[in-house]
Amino acid sequence: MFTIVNRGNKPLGFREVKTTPLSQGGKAKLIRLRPPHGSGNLGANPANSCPLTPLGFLERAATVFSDCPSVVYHDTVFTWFQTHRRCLRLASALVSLGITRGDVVSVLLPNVPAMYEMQFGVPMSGAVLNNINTRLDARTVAVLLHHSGSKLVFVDPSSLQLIGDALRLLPPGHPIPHVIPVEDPHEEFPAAPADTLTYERLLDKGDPEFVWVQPESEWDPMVINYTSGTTSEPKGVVHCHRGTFLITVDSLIEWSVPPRPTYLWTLPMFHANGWSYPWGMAVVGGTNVCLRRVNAATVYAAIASRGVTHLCCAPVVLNMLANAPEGVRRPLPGKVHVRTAGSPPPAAVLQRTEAIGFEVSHGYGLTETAGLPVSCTWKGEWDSLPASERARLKARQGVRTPATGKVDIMDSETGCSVPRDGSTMGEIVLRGGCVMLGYLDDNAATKAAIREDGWFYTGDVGVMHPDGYLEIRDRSKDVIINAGENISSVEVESVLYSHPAVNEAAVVARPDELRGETPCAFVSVKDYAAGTVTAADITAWCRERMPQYMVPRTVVFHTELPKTSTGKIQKYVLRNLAMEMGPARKADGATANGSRRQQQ
Ligand SMILES: Nc1ncnc2c1ncn2[C@@H]1O[C@H](COP(=O)(O)OP(=O)(O)OP(=O)(O)O)[C@@H](O)[C@H]1O
Repeated sequence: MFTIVNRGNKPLGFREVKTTPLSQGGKAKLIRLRPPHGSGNLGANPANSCPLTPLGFLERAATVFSDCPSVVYHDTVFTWFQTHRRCLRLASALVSLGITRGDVVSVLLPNVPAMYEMQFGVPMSGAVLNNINTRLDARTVAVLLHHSGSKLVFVDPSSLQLIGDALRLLPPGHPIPHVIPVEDPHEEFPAAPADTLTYERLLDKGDPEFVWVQPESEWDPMVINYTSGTTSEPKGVVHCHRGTFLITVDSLIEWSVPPRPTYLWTLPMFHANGWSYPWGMAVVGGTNVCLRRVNAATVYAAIASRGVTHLCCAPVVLNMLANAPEGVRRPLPGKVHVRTAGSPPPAAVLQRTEAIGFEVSHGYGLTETAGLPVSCTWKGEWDSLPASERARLKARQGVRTPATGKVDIMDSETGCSVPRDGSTMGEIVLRGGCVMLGYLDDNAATKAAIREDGWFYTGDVGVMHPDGYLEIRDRSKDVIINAGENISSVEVESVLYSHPAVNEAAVVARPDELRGETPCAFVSVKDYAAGTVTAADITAWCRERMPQYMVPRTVVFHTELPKTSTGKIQKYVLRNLAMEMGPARKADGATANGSRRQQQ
């Protein structure tokens, strides 16, 4: 005998199917009769399928948080009511300039109020927003403008020279984008000529009641962000409204952001749209404290004067805050929540920062994931552990965030998950709504990253711990292979960072004719220790804390390590330096020497 669930009461559009008799442990099932988009049946309908987009958060913020501060910068203070209207003005003015759905509009701005407004106003015109890193050189800016086919560029006065040079480098025949300078009354920039269309003059022409251009589909492109170029030429990562909506809501939940936080913009908004927090702050009615220049003094001063409760930054900024000299460092006015990501935060840096009073939360993501779909979600039971153990656990990248589909570590040979043993390395893969649509005009790269097996391949190498938390060991290009043994540069760097005199450290492969590659450490030391720490001190420190084969054979001191415009140490530059040094040892056992390096 067969039993049917929901007899006579089954939902429309479903039919019953009989499986094995219940008496034999079988179950009846309901399966959908029609595809989800069939009209008149269960599934998507006009009421439940309006496109997901984070742009609608602004309208709600203007209602809920109307008179609350939205954006502050020096003595400029906007409310959510005003920010909403300024963004609508911007969107309508762009449309009247001829910008249409799908056009790319670029932005070359630091974290000033206009930059915040761009994150809403540009896509509200139907355009695709392209934030450009202000620290790029003219050649790269020209490449990005050309590749994205940008129609219009908003530019900070400090980048006018840069944009001028970039426009001259565009290939012949490329239509020159319209350049609109953005005023900053708080800086001493020369005023724009009276006949130049500037940002504020453009807003004056805009309509604050404009009905913004809604996406036709939630899959419509909304932003194009170029990767930092840490490992290769920048690629144009395209995200849609749906993906940015999901990661925005997810990132608020994962960080437990309360209503009305005071959020300091230390993370550049041009870096992966500030990990989605520009849109997130509209959800919670936060106060966006803008900061043109980020250094220890400006950050500590802003925290104290504005009562900052939240900020995001790369580990390099955490390190800067932790190592700030007395006098620059100021007492925190209250609990300051910091979200860090972008490169591995060494446990020693986490520990130092938390000792000052910051509460650090650690996430992991890529430009390709629009934010941080992996996070070292904290467990209450870890609170009672010693500080060093807490920092060690927190340095792990963690688990998927609530809205991320799945994260795994894949053995590249077998295509299976690596064992949860904390030591078998594999590639970190993930799937979820925040994964990019693809790379603009680069099918080969898109196919290499998003494969037919349904995973996005990150290019990062990691391990899975027995408790289900993953930890990055390296980028695949950074793994050092020493006589067949994989060495994680991140692990060696973590030990180097625990040396009290080390300011920054990066480890790369140096060729070695006997062992293939050996670890080569590039180190900068804190000011007080300059000239007093030797390579022998560094290697002795490592020898006590790691297996012999992982100990750097070469230690090179630099005053400062080269970084990308997003604050990541440029390992490929260091790798090239290590290559130029030649083999650490020749096959005949001879050791190479160099003037600036010290070899053990
Ligand atoms: N919490 C983290 N711990 C370790 N590494 C991280 C973390 N968060 C991000 N990363 C690193 O940053 C990478 C993503 O960086 P991003 O997308 O900004 O551009 P990029 O990778 O630096 O540039 P390119 O792809 O051109 O080399 C990740 O693949 C990972 O290697």
